[in-house]
Amino acid sequence: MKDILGEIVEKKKAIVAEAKRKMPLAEVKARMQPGTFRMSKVFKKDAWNLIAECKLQSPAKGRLNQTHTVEQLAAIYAANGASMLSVHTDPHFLGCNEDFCKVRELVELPLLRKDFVIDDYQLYEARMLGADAVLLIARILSPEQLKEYLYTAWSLGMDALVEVHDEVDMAAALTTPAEFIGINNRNLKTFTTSIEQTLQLLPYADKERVLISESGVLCADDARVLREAGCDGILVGEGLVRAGDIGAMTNALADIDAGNDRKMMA
Ligand SMILES: O=C(O)c1ccccc1NCC(=O)[C@H](O)[C@H](O)COP(=O)(O)O
Repeated sequence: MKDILGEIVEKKKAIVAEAKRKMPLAEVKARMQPGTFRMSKVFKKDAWNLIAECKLQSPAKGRLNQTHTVEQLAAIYAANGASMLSVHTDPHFLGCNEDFCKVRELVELPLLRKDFVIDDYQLYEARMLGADAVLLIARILSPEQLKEYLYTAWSLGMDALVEVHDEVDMAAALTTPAEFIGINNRNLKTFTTSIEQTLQLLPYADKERVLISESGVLCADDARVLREAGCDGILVGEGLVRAGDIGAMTNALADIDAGNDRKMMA
């Protein structure tokens, strides 16, 4: 079985080395403004939150969307109720820093810089690009790095979404004071997704944290199941970028609680 994550991390080391060569950390820091924790301001525990992802390509499935640019996707998500956007900057997803900056110019919503953080340089770089939050993947970091990078992100005024894939990752995440925990539904061996993964891991989670289910959420029914199980939000890429009507799908995934409100009012 191909170790896609391992390959991505290996290439990332070279990408970070090249980025450091082109722009040393001191220069990145000089170009950076402190962030204002915009993710924490928007995301509230027990409310429903949609992080809509600008994802043109998946390493597992290839090209997902040929009809929209990252900016077009961002504009549709922002106009249709997403709480926050996730923008890939890794080339395996056809992401790049330039696209991230274009989206930053375009929308007011908090932005997650979606990348594979393996070096604290990337945290400063994320803030320089205007990110409000970074992804910290427990599987590719030691427990010490996870804590250190979380505190560094906070020191820069950014939030961090700590991503877990199994009980071991969850235990590591819970040794940190992470406010946001993302449970990824992607099996890292087969790269298939199932929201069952979130349902199985939720009992191991700390219910005081903001819990976000990531990957493989394909329709409003999936989102409703996750909401009823106790999730506070979802992160969705493929389910949105492959939808026939991306705006309508964004609305449907963002508005999961509306049905309950209507039921309560009836
Ligand atoms: O998406 C992939 O194929 C993938 C392969 C290897 C490592 C990570 C991968 N995805 C990263 C992501 O975080 C997803 O883009 C995100 O959770 C959204 O998933 P989905 O809604 O299933 O597109």
